[in-house]
Formats: sequence, C-alpha cells, structure tokens
Amino acid sequence: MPVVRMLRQALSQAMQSPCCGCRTSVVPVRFLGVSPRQVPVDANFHSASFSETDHPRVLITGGLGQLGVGLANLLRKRFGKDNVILSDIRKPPDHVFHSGPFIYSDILDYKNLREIVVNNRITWVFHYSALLSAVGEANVPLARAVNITGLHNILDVAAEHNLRLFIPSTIGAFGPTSPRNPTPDLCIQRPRTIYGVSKVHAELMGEYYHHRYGLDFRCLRYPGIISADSQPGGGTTDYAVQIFHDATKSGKFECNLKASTRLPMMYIDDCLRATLEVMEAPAERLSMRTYNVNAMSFTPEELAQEVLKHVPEFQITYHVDPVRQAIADSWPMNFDDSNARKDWGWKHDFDLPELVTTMLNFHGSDTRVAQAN
Ligand SMILES: NC(=O)c1ccc[n+]([C@@H]2O[C@H](COP(=O)([O-])OP(=O)(O)OC[C@H]3O[C@@H](n4cnc5c(N)ncnc54)[C@H](O)[C@@H]3O)[C@@H](O)[C@H]2O)c1
Ligand SMILES: C[C@@H](O)[C@H](N)C(=O)O
Repeated sequence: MPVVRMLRQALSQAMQSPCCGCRTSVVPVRFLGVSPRQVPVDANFHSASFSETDHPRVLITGGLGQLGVGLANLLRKRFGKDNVILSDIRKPPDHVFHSGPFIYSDILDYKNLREIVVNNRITWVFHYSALLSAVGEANVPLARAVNITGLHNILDVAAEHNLRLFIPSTIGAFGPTSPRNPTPDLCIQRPRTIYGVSKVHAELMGEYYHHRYGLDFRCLRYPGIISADSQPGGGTTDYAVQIFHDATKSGKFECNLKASTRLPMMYIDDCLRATLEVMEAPAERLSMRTYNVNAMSFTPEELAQEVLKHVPEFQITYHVDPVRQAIADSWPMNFDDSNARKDWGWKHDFDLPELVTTMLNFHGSDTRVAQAN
C-alpha cells in the first residue's frame, strides 16, 4: 500500500477512535520493507505489558558503559539471568560475556532493534545508549544521532510492542536559567549542551508517547553517578569517580572543576535501585513520568576533605577544563526530589561519608582507612 494512503488511513482511524483521555489507538508506524503494519495499542496497557505472574523480559541498550553492567547484575538477581539481555556496539569483556546473555545492538539500526524485541519476547527496555555531556560537545553530530535518532527508534519499537520503557535523564537537562539551588521537577529547562537538549527531548517525547499512545514510559533524572568498578563515559561529573582511583594510587588528584563547584551526586547502588523501584512502581503511584532523584550534593573541596579523613597525605590541585566548568556552572547545585520520595517512596542509602568509605575500601585502601581511624 502506498505510504501516503497508509498515513491517511492511520490518521483517519486515529480521528475516529473513541477518545479515552487524549489517547488514541494508533501508534506511529515505520515503513520498512514491503510490509508496513499498524499495531493497535491496548487502552489498558498501563496495567500490564506482560503477565503479572511472569518476570519481565529485559533489554538494556548501551549496556557496557558505567551503569549498564551493574544494572544487569541487579535485574538478573531479581528476574533470573536469562531474562536480562545486555547489548551494546562494543565488544564485552570476558567476565561480562560469561555472566549472562549479551548481544550486539546499534540503537541507530531500527530493524535490528525490532528483531531483538520480537525474537526475545522483550517486555521491558532500559535505554542507556547515549553520548554524555563532555564527549557530546566534542562530537555534536554523533551525539545528535545516538541521543536523538536513537531515542526515536527505541520509542517507536517500544510503542509498537507495548513495552515498558525506562530512559534516564540527567541534571544536565537543566540550564543556566533554571533555578539551581534547589532545582524542582517542573521549571524552565534551557540546557546549553547537545546532551542536555537531547535529554529534554527524550523527556518530552516519552511523556508525549505516554499521553498520546499509552506508552508506559518512565524516566528518572539522575545526578552524577559514582561507581567503583566501572569507568564513567565522558561526563562533567567524572572527577568524582577519578578522585578515588588517584587518591589510592598516588595520593594526589588534579581536578578539572573549580574547588567550589557544587553538583548533585549519587552512589551507583542507589541509582540502580531507584531505577528498578520506579519501573516496579504501580502506575497509579506515578503522578508524573519524569522524576528528579538525588542523594547528596558536594563540591570538589568538600569531597577532598572527606577523602583526607581516610588518606591523610592526600593532595588535591586544580586545573580547570573550561568546557566542563561552563557545563557544571549551568547545572543544578541541589536537586529537589521530593516528588519521587512522596509518590513511590524514594529514599537514598548513601550520603557523602558512606560514599567515600565505600569507594576507598573498594580501591584497596583498607589499611589507610584503618590507620586513619
Ligand atoms: N553516569 C552518569 O553519571 C549519568 C548521569 C545521568 C544520566 N546518565 C544516563 O544514564 C545512561 C547510561 O549512562 P552511562 O554512564 O552508563 O553512559 P556511558 O557513556 O558510560 O555508556 C553509554 C554506552 O552507550 C553505548 N553506545 C554508544 N553509541 C551507541 C549506539 N549507536 N548503539 C548502542 N549503544 C551505543 C556506548 O558504547 C556505551 O557503552 C545514559 O543515558 C546517561 O545519559 C548517566
Ligand atoms: C550528570 C551526567 O548526566 C553525566 N555524568 C555527565 O556528567 O554528563
């Protein structure tokens, strides 16, 4: 059937369908190959995208970055190893490859995404593929492709196959004209990075697909995430991970942000737990589809002071990267996550002292910690 005729037919069906809220029963259609399809959306989709007695079948995109492997570990404990598929365009290290299902998936290849979802009977997607703030500024065309075209692909696949879709947003979705201390869920969002622009777009498109097509879209705005056993992928908050490596290796750290740069931060265990909790929350508990989540907020100077309590010879110096500093200066200093706490019971476990002890212990400074205490 010619494309124009199909579009007309889809539009006319959408106009004729009884309106439940503002949702219609037609999802966007991709015209690929010779068999374009229209997939009706169940009006009661929010109640379940899979049988409630079954475990979800999960796909994680961009899973080999800082957060994906930890998320896979957490989800596999809960839903079973074979129910969680990790994917990326990079080659997995041995321990990841042998820890559960892994497949190649390029978020820019729509047809391949659809095949993966169909062949593996996927019901939940955690869409982690992205270029972060600093690497995004270094390659805007690629960031635009991965973060925006890739987003469109995953939204369409999710809407067509009734998936529950998690997309992380970020403190970077706010900008210099947002209230920065604290930053509430709903306020002006005019970010100055391609990363931030693409994340505001993701928030708005996900919410639009939710209202328009009933897509079960869920989104958390993460602060800077600090992890011990995985490396950050090129963001502005990376210093708060690197400091622990350097403090334990050499006792010295050169920070690329000013001493007084305050940013919201979270330990990875809290971040991944928040992600699972919002995905498991009953739909009626979610008064919004995009929530701020937070744990703590600190400056490099305050972090260094806390490290010093454990590593008395630790020295921090500053060599400011103007690109990262400009980004950080436009981001929230404190994040108001009261809606997440009220609606679905968000509560963080790690504050700054627990974070520093955990990170230093992981990096093998047990003796120094013991000596200092
Ligand atoms: N780490 C943080 O501090 C933080 C904070 C806020 C939000 N987030 C969001 O969480 C998600 C995961 O973050 P992360 O820190 O693990 O990111 P990361 O940069 O470490 O990893 C991103 C992954 O995406 C993959 N990728 C790139 N292009 C791809 C493509 N075409 N197809 C498929 N995969 C592709 C990369 O290979 C990489 O493994 C991102 O969406 C990020 O915006 C992270
Ligand atoms: C904050 C977050 O989105 C990411 N860590 C970055 O700095 O780009």
